[in-house]
Amino acid sequence: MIGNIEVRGLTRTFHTTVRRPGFAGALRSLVNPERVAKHAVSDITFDVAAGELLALLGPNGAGKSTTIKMLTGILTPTSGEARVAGVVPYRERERNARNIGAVFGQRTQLWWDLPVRESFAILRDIYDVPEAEHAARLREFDELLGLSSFSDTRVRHLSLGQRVRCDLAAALLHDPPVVFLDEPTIGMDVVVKEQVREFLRHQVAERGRTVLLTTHDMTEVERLAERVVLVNHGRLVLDGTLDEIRRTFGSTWQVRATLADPHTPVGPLPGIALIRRDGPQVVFGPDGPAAPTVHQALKQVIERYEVTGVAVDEADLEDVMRTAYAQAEAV
Ligand SMILES: Nc1ncnc2c1ncn2[C@@H]1O[C@H](COP(=O)(O)OP(=O)(O)OP(=O)(O)O)[C@@H](O)[C@H]1O
Repeated sequence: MIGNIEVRGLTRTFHTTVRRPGFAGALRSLVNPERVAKHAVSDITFDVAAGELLALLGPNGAGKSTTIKMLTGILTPTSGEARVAGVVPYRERERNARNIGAVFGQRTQLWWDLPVRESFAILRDIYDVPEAEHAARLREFDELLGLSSFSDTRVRHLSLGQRVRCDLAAALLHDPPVVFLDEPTIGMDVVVKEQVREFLRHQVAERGRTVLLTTHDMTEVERLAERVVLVNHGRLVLDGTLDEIRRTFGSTWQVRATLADPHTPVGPLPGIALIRRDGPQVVFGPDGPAAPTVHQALKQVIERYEVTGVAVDEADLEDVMRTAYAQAEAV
């Protein structure tokens, strides 16, 4: 089965009633409720290839969770269409459930009063996973996530980091090709975060799973994603690789090099400006919209000049994203 995700013009509008202020207002609202439309997701189109990890990013309230809820079949779109591993999720919820795993960092999908091990056994029965397969997969997850030290603990007594690791294992026990992760590492300490990221990398690289991830943690994006889709106010603002996004919105890198011979003549390179020179110390920066990424620039400088040292400064991803949002607001 091919675990790709196709999203075409996906739209979800919520209608809510607003309460007018004061007692008279409340009475009026009761008799004649005022309905307002909230366009949580508006005409979003993107693809995730099988075996790709895509980060779906955006500020609070941008529409990320609403998008994931439509792709997991929890919500039906107002218009537009989506397919996950070939299935329309909100039309065939059960078929979709077999193809996907989902983790919502803020709440558990496990049975609160049961020990973890029993929750896993229930899931094995629900998804009809053969006993030997189930045991082998649990061993693999235990190795990567260290579950055995708390697998006899009731879910309600797990720490946040332990609980999310169990949720991740539970979501993948039936071996789904597609995984949705809504802020999976929120509130975790750095050690557990890194363990979860390593686990996700393994699931994508070794198991070929397709992952759609939402997070506010840019370190996580840099460590895990090659491509990101950015949404703001329900609309898709940007779809590209991290390199493309840096090039478009983060044109503030510098390459600082120390020349082996301080008398070497130095000039600009394609898309790269010479910003400053002080004896053997030279500083390059991006020149115009066709400037290369900092990594490509570094390569060009090293190939062109004999240097004894180099250092790079680049805009951190938080700044890059902030610029991207700000430019989207201005349109
Ligand atoms: N059931 C609902 N009824 C009315 N409005 C809703 C409902 N669910 C979401 N919204 C609104 O839709 C918008 C998008 O919400 P959503 O939860 O998808 O954002 P998000 O990008 O996941 O945000 P966050 O990063 O804070 O989790 C918000 O303005 C939210 O208030």
